[in-house]
Amino acid sequence: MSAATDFDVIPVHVLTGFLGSGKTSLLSRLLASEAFGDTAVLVNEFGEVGLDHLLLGEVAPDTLLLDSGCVCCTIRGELADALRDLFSRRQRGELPAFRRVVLETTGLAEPAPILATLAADPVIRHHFRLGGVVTVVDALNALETHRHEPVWAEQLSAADQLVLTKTDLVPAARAQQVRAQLAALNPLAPVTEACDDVLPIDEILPPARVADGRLRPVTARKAFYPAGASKAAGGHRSGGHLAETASFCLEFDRQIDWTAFGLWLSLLLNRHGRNILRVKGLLHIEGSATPVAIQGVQHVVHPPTHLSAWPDDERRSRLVFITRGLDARTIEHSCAVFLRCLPV
Ligand SMILES: Nc1nc2c(ncn2[C@@H]2O[C@H](COP(=O)(O)OP(=O)(O)OP(=O)(O)O)[C@@H](O)[C@H]2O)c(=O)[nH]1
Repeated sequence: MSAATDFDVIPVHVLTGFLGSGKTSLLSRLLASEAFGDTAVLVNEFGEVGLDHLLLGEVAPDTLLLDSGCVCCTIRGELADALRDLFSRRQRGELPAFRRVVLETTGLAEPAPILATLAADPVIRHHFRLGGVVTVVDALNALETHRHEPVWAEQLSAADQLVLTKTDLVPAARAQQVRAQLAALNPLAPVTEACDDVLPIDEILPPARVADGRLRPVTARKAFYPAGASKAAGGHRSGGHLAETASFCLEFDRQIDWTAFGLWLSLLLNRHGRNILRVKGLLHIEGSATPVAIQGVQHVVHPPTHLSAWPDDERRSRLVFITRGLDARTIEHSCAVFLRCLPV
């Protein structure tokens, strides 16, 4: 039996969740487990320069980065092309005979158009099916994000499975409040906790869900929308889904003073956290041979991670921002002044 016919149709699992909620962290843990071998990974980042595929490199060296843009709107065609291409390369033996695909969406993506893309293309429909939608929810930012980002409710309502992250960063009462909110918004989706030492992989991707061999129709999904958060509020159809959202990358040739940088980033997020939806980067720190990965989500700076090696040939620091209503020049100028390492 050829590799292609060993199993009829390949499940595509859509991993979504708002910016910085913990999708890549969850995916790294899943991919590191033996049960998750044979997985092809597609990553879509809303950013001028993608970093997730570099950060995932150790566990998934073949990760394919979809072009910059949002997979639910601007690059839907590219998703279809990428899946068709994956399948043909697998058929030709250029890729291992993967048994599932995980698509990590941008944190700004609406799931419904992605599911529609999977359902609409006849070639994709023939070879792939929807394995399920896993939505990652950040306990630290959930309540605030719900208030300000209509796409959050869309991601939540599309979920077959919810994964709650960052419960280690909030008081138990707050985590309980978020769980109650999730139960109200999507009572059908079970919730698992990412902070548990052992990740319940079978709950996140239950085998039963991938057993029927057919693409489940998108229309069969029941959506739950909280009062006042209609689908139209997402703005996608009116073209406003990414309105005022910008992404840019600051790059530095010279090495960075860690103390000055840390202070600058904390002050910046403190002052503009509402408008800085996400910041992440790889930094070449003075006196360090390997890079430091930094992560900021709205007002919060997460602890930096010292990587064991540079993930590519570049040795420059790269800092990717996703902002709303805040232009690149303001941030670039403030950084230049603070670090005294860019022309002012
Ligand atoms: N304390 C804590 N930190 C977490 C948890 N999950 C994720 N993080 C941190 O949150 C930050 C963002 O995590 P990512 O996995 O990059 O989030 P993401 O959803 O992939 O981000 P985007 O792709 O930019 O939308 C990182 O610094 C993670 O280490 C968690 O459960 N607890």
